[in-house]
Parts: sequence; C-alpha cells; structure tokens
Amino acid sequence: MSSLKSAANLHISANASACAGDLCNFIIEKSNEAIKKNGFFRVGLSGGSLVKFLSEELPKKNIEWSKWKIFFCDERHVPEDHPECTFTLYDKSLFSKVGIPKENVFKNDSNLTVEQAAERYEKLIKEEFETDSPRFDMLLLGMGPDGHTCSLFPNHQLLNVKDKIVAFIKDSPKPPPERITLTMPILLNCDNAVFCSCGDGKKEMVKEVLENQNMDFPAARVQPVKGSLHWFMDKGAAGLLSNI
Ligand SMILES: O=C1O[C@H](COP(=O)(O)O)[C@@H](O)[C@H](O)[C@H]1O
Repeated sequence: MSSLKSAANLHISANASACAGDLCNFIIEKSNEAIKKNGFFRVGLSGGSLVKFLSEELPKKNIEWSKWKIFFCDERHVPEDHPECTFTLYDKSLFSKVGIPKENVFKNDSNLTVEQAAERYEKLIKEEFETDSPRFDMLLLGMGPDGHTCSLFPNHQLLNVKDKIVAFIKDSPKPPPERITLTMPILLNCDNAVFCSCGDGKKEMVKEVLENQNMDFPAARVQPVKGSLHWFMDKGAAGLLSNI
C-alpha cells in the first residue's frame, strides 16, 4: 500500500509563522476559485492552534469577506463567554477585525442541550447547502498529538457514525467534555481537506498518519473521495518523515 504521504499534497515551511503564511495564501487562492465559480466560498474552521494561525495572517489579506460562508468543523459546547468557546476565540481575533457579516457565520447554539445543538447544526448546514449531502469548498483541520481531528478521537464510537453529518460527544478525552463535531462522511465529501500541524510535539503522530497510514488515528482516515488532501506543516512537525 502506498503511504498517505504520497497521496497528500505536502506543504512544509521553515517554521510555524511561515506555515501560517503559506496556508493563508493557499486558502485565498482556493476561495477565489470558488467565488469565481459559485459566487461564494463555504469553509469549515477548526479550533485549537488554527485560530491563531488564521487570525494572524488573514486580516493582512485583501479578502471579499461578504462572499465567505463560515462554519465550524467542531465546537466546544460551552457558553459564548467561556474561554474555550471556539466561535468567540475567532470572533475576537478575526471576525470582528475583518468585519465579516454576522449572517455569514454559522455557529453553535450553546443554550440547547448538546444533543439538540448537534441536530440543529446538521439542519442548518443542510438548509444552507440545500442538500442532504453538503460538500464544503474547504475544511480546515487540525490534528492533536493523539491523532484526533475535529472532535473525533481514537477508539471512540463517533468515528463510526455514518448516518449523521454532525454528532455530539459528551465524553471528549480532551476538555471540555461536551462538543459537537462534523462526522467522517462529511469530511470525506469536500473539495479540499486541509490540515495544519506545527511543532515538534506533532512529529510522531504526523509520521503515524502520513507515513504509516495508521487508521487507528482519525486524522489518517481523512482522505476525501473526490477532493484533494493537503497537509501544511512546519519542519518540526514534518521532522520524522523520510525522503522529504
Ligand atoms: O480540541 C481540538 O483540537 C484539535 C487540534 O488542535 P491543535 O491545537 O493541536 O491544533 C482541533 O483541530 C479541534 O478543532 C479542537 O476542538
């Protein structure tokens, strides 16, 4: 079996800040293509380190924000004034700075139970895409040192969900425990699945995922069926990959 490393497009930068710059240039190129083709760019954002990368670079660029429709790949199910609320982290560091219209951001409703919130978010996505099989232009993904992506964790039953595009989790191994997340079927049905992973702390897992293609780890399972897979990394995260 050839490794995921050869199927994926690898983008390796000297350090994390160069990686953020390269990632954002790529996002803009793809967003312009989507806007030219469809009139808008529909993108899913992840939390974690990606918030900082995007918030540092995107405000410097000339972007038609009114044409972006922003969703979340996963969200911590916490009130908006909670320090770990993914939407609020983006709102403070990016959305409020670039003046993106509020109606272009599709966020979680933390006033609901987490079960209701997942059901509502799935309905919202399907309505916005006007189909039961939504296909994002781009999903921006992170990978934890344990190989999780979105809120899909190794050995967790959510990995096997096939009949939903958004699921809830109440026992996330990484706090906070309650989250909503896109599921594997929708991750596989996108135009561009784009990972960003930086730092030495990720290098063992990057090797497991990209070189050993170890399917125990959720990030390794993200191989879009008809779309492209991109991995943006710095030299630290790519440090154990051979022949690069
Ligand atoms: O908990 C989460 O972690 C992953 C990975 O985050 P990172 O800080 O290691 O890049 C993130 O992609 C996900 O959205 C988040 O909920």
